[in-house]
Amino acid sequence: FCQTLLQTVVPPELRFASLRFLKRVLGFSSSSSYCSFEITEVNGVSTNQLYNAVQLYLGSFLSASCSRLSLSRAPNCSSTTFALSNNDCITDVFDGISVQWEHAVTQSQSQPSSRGEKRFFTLRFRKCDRDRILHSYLDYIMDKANDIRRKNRERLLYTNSHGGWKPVPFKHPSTFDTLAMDPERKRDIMDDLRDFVAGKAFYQRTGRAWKRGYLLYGPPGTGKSSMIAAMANFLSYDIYDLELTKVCSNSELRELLMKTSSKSIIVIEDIDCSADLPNRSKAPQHPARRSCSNPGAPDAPSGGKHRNNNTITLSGLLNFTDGLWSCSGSERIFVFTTNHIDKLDPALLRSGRMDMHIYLSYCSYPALKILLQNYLGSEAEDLGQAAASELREVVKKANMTPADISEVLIKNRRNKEKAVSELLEALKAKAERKEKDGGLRDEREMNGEEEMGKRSKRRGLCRAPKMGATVTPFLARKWRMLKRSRQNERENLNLKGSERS
Ligand SMILES: Nc1ncnc2c1ncn2[C@@H]1O[C@H](COP(=O)(O)OP(=O)(O)OP(=O)(O)O)[C@@H](O)[C@H]1O
Ligand SMILES: [Mg+2]
Repeated sequence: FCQTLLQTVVPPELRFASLRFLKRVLGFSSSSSYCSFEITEVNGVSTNQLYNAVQLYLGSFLSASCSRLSLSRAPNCSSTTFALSNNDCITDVFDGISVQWEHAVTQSQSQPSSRGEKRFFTLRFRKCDRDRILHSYLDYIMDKANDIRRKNRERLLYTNSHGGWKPVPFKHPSTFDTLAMDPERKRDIMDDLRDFVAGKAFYQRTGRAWKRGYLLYGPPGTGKSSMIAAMANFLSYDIYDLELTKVCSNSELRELLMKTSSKSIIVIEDIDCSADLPNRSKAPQHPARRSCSNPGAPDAPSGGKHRNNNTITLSGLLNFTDGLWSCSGSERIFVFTTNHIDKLDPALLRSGRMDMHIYLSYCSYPALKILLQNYLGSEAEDLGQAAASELREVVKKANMTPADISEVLIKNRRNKEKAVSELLEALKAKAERKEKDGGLRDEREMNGEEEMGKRSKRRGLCRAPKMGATVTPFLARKWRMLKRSRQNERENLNLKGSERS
């Protein structure tokens, strides 16, 4: 009590001077069982990183009820940071060890910092805990401070070009709250992400690289890209959006990977058509030949004049996600998205590469309720019992994507009744069309659909999707032909361009 009284009543200058006096005159031995260390704001002429880290760390758990706090906000930061105000102290417990922190400001000629003040923290703890404090505790503080800085600064989205990454601010508003999908499935995914982030020791103990792969697949407009944004916002991770068509070779792919930072999500969207990588169980293995948009890239094909074709091989991509290269940094998440999982090579999908397969399907009733909440601000039940039960019935049969449903709702967001009636109309029309198509669907399609269902079960992909909706192989074939013709057009244009040059 008297120590605290002393600290609050006697200003630190007087306290420190009297302590120095006692030590000098009375030979006041520091044989006490405590020791204390000073962490000054500036050492020599450079800023002391540890001082800033301690300030951030202590500020993270200073409750707002603390007697006096100093608040600050750095540029490009979205949140306010608390810090111990001058001459205040706080106790922290680490690994069962209680330590005391004090922040002091004294006048000093030697300090080149502004206004001749010397700012420093004093860390006081029992001598017997010295090793654990000086090593693990201070390392822990540095890690926590880096985490706080990362969470506070805005997210960045990197895109690859000419073998490097270009960052732009990433402000996608999608979160797991706004993502319309089965709540139980959503919880599984969030738990899996939390386990990954907290899994440093686990990955070390099991000898696995600290990385995790997620494959998001399903029809267009079901939320794959929105989920990536939700993951980044949930984890406060930056995103590296890898456009494979701009990568000229495996070694460039490897270099790009080495340039990514930890605590980030590396994304390859629409992987089935962003790299012409054959599914070996279906086609002979051949290196993908694609026009490369930057023939001047490092290790572009030899022989002086650059042929415009370069290759990324499937093994290059496999190594990218799970080979030795992928361990060049830790705490990375890989996310692939595709509308056609059946086009991907099984080696790309195996555990250790794509550990979790997430099927994003047509809108279910639980997902529809989230969309109604997002766009109309009301629960389905608030729209009337009859409307709610009609919506519940028809949404199962309609196979409508959340993107399509969002369109109907966003158009009528100021008029709930109109929004619900238009939505019911659209769902019923879709269900009828599907019913009619279903009758005309030829045998092949039915078998194809069953085959796709069987394969997904055989490969242990995510649990059979609750909505039970599938992309009819007929539509998938149409979509594939459309994507391939677009791809060929692009290649022809590129080839013509290179012949001209
Ligand atoms: N599950 C969802 N929850 C909330 N909004 C969604 C969902 N799915 C789609 N949307 C809405 O539809 C739009 C398109 O979604 P998104 O880009 O995530 O689809 P996608 O699955 O990535 O499509 P594609 O396969 O064509 O890339 C988004 O702007 C989003 O607002
Ligand atoms: Mg997308």
